[in-house]
Order: sequence, then C-alpha cells, then structure tokens
Amino acid sequence: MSSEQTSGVVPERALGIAVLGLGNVGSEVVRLLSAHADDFQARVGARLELRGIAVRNVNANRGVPVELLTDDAAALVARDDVDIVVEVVGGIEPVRTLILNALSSGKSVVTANKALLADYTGELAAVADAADLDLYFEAAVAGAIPVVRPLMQSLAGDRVDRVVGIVNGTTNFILSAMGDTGADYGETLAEASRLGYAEADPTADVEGYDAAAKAAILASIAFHTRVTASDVFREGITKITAEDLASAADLDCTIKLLAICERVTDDSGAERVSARVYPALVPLEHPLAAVNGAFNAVVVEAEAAGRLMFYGQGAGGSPTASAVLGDLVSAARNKVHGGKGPDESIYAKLPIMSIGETPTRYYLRMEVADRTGVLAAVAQEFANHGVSISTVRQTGLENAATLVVVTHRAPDDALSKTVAALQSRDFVHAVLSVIRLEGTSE
Ligand SMILES: NC(=O)C1=CN([C@@H]2O[C@H](COP(=O)(O)OP(=O)(O)OC[C@H]3O[C@@H](n4cnc5c(N)ncnc54)[C@H](O)[C@@H]3O)[C@@H](O)[C@H]2O)C=CC1
Ligand SMILES: N[C@@H](CC=O)C(=O)O
Ligand code: NA
Repeated sequence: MSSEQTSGVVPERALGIAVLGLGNVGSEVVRLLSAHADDFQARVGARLELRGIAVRNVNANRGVPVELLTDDAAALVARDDVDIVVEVVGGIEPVRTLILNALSSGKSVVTANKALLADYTGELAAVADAADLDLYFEAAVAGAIPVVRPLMQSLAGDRVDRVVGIVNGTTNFILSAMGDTGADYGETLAEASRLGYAEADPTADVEGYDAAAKAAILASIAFHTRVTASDVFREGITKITAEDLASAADLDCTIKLLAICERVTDDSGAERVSARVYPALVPLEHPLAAVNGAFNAVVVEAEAAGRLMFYGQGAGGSPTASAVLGDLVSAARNKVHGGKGPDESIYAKLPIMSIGETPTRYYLRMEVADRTGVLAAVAQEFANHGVSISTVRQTGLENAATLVVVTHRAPDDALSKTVAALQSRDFVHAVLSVIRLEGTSE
C-alpha cells in the first residue's frame, strides 16, 4: 500500500503532453499551457503536464526550460508517460510517421497541419478510429475560428449544400493591403511572414495550396466524402495586379481568394462535389468583401439551418494556439472521462465535378483595337461559345481601347475557349486579366 493511500490523500491525476514543433504556433501553445495550467486542470479533471517539446535545434534560446527540449521527436512520441501528442511542425514527413506511431501506441493526436490532413486524413483517421483515439484538427482550417467542429458536430443533423470562405490569412492580408494603400506585393508578403501568418514556404499561401488543402478538409466533412488536395481546382493570387483591384473597385467589387465547396445536383438528381480555390471579384455588399487583413470568414449554407457565418482570426501563433488548445482539452477530457470525437464520415462518396463543367461568372479586361465593329466582333466570340455577356465597359486609350466584360454564368470550359478565340483575333491586342466573379445572385 502506498504512503498516499495510507495517508488518505488522493493522488493528483496527470496526463502527459508532447508538443512537436516550437515555432509560431508551438511556442504559443506551450506558453498558454503553462500560463493557464490550473484552469486546464479544472476543465479536464487532470493536470496537463508537458513531458517534452521536440525541436530541430535544442541549443537555440527558446525561453522554455531546456530540460523539456529534445531533437528526438520519435523518442518523445514513444514515451510511456505521454498520453496526447500535439503536432505543430507542419509538412508531411516526418510528422505523418510520428502521428501514426503516436496513434499506434495509444496516444491521441491534435494537429494544425492542413497540408498533411488534405492528403492523409483517411490513413490517419483509420488508425485513430480503430484504436478509439482522437485525431483533432480544428486549427487546420481558419485558425482560431471554430469551423471544423461546427461542421462535424453541430451541423451533423443537417444537410450542408455550400461552404464558401476566405481561409488563408496571408493572401487576404496581401490583397487587403494592395487594395487599400496600393502596398507592394513582396513587402506585404514579407510582413505576413514576420507576423507569423505565412507558411514556412509562403508559396503554399500565394499559389493557393494552403487554401486548397483547407477546401479539401472542409468539403470532406461537409459532404461526407473523401476530398483530397488534388480534387480541388486551385489558382493563387500571384497574377492579381493593382490594376485588377482598381478595376474591381470601379465595378463596386473587391478581390478575395475564395475557397468554394459545393454540392451540385444535376437535372437527374445526381450529386457531385465541386471544390475550388481562386481569386474572385466579390461585390462590396457581400459579407466576405468586408473581411480584411489576416481575418478569415467561412459561410456555410445548410438545408435546415440556412446561412451561417463564422468570422475571426485565421492565422497567427496565438489565435491558432487557441484552436489547438481547445482540441487538447477535448482529447484530454476523453482520456479522463472516456469517449471519443466523431469518426471520419465519408459514407456519401460523391464524385468530384471537374472545373471545366463548373459554371461561374467572369470578369475579363482586354485591350482591343479602337475601330468600328470591334465591340460587335468581341461580343460574337462570346456568343460563339455560348457565353452570355452581362455588362461591357469601354475606355478609350490613345490608339486602342480597354474593354471590361462581365459575363453571366457559363461553364469554365466555355469561357476558356472564348478567351483562346479572343487571343487569336488581330483586333484583340491582349487579354490582360481573366478573373471569376462570385457572390452575385445571377
Ligand atoms: N502560423 C499560422 O498562422 C498557422 C499555422 N498552422 C499550421 O501549424 C503548423 C505550424 O505552423 P507554424 O508554427 O507557423 O510554423 P513554424 O515554421 O513557425 O514552426 C514549425 C517549427 O517546427 C520545427 N521543426 C521542423 N522540423 C522539425 C522536426 N522534425 N522536429 C521538431 N521540430 C521541427 C521548425 O524548426 C519550426 O520551429 C503548420 O502545420 C502550419 O501549417 C495552422 C494554422 C495557422
Ligand atoms: N499560412 C496560413 C496560416 C493559417 O492557416 C494562412 O495564412 O492562413
Ligand atoms: Na479553426
């Protein structure tokens, strides 16, 4: 009999936590875990004890007790006194293997890693679900904003038709600054990295890979269908110019990088999933137009709930740590009281719709010869491909004219063919911009 039992003192229950990665997010997770240790204990019913932090270089000064640091993440994950692993390193390997090892040895996992989840949720969730362990990832989509849990749990009794959002803080920060002050693209991107918004390789942000990974995660949950990154059509913001933003403003629009996940039902009632990420003109009166800086917002449309909007900080160490810690508390509660978060739900298995078939509206800006009959010839090219024009604006240049054409909804393939045909005509000097238009009722 132990001395605690003989003295009648109930030993304090503790759960061991391993944190992998001590960058923007990891350092905030560790700071908040320590700052609010008593609150966490009260909420969970057990003390959350940090057993170790895996880093790349244990000699760098990090402001945490050095004895917690290790460069051997595999050994930390394997420790018997670790119950929950928090992965905030990023990338695919070695973290995919580390997470699989954690789950295989009875540890629940919390991760913020959308790049990994977009392609490997199936593999990771299979191991977690079989072992009755949690795999939580609220931080992976839209940072602090609760959106994964609402879709997975609060809306589990509804039928979601559409999820549209601004889910990348870095690109929203850049587009907002370019639109507001004409700020330089490169300098604003460097500022986004300095503020901890951008990915380690910011190509993931500006080329839309990060938003596409998030779209894959959202679409998978919303439509109970496995959607991976390669199922998501993707275009980034690197071709958007200050002229495009000014031209959008002339049309009472702004430009946002949107992630759009839709359930599309054809005339026969067959359903497919469309998942796409691209910069789009958004009318100023649309709620997403007012989302600026590193803020994110996600609009969900569901059959019974109608339209819901989630808004908040989508990037940055502290906001992201909030979501990570929320998941950590849930995983810890399940360890203490029993229970498990929902299994992966992919029973619907809907096919994916190609971008070519997806109907959207377009904005085109082109420079054309300023002579009689050109406007009619341009309009004819649209008609030849079944693309109906909504508005045309012409501005005279010295020896040419700028035409801004906004179309009605047409399949993406038809628009691509129209653009190719226009480019082959001698009266079209250049097609300067082709950007989709979203958020209108037409
Ligand atoms: N920063 C943000 O706003 C958000 C980030 N995320 C995700 O959270 C994760 C972490 O992001 P950040 O903290 O911003 O990245 P970061 O680059 O600031 O931190 C990652 C840290 O992991 C370390 N690391 C790399 N390989 C390692 C290894 N094998 N073992 C141990 N440590 C290793 C790096 O040295 C770095 O300090 C990523 O998956 C990211 O996509 C998710 C939402 C928002
Ligand atoms: N780099 C990402 C970070 C959060 O997911 C972003 O800018 O949104
Ligand atoms: Na979130």
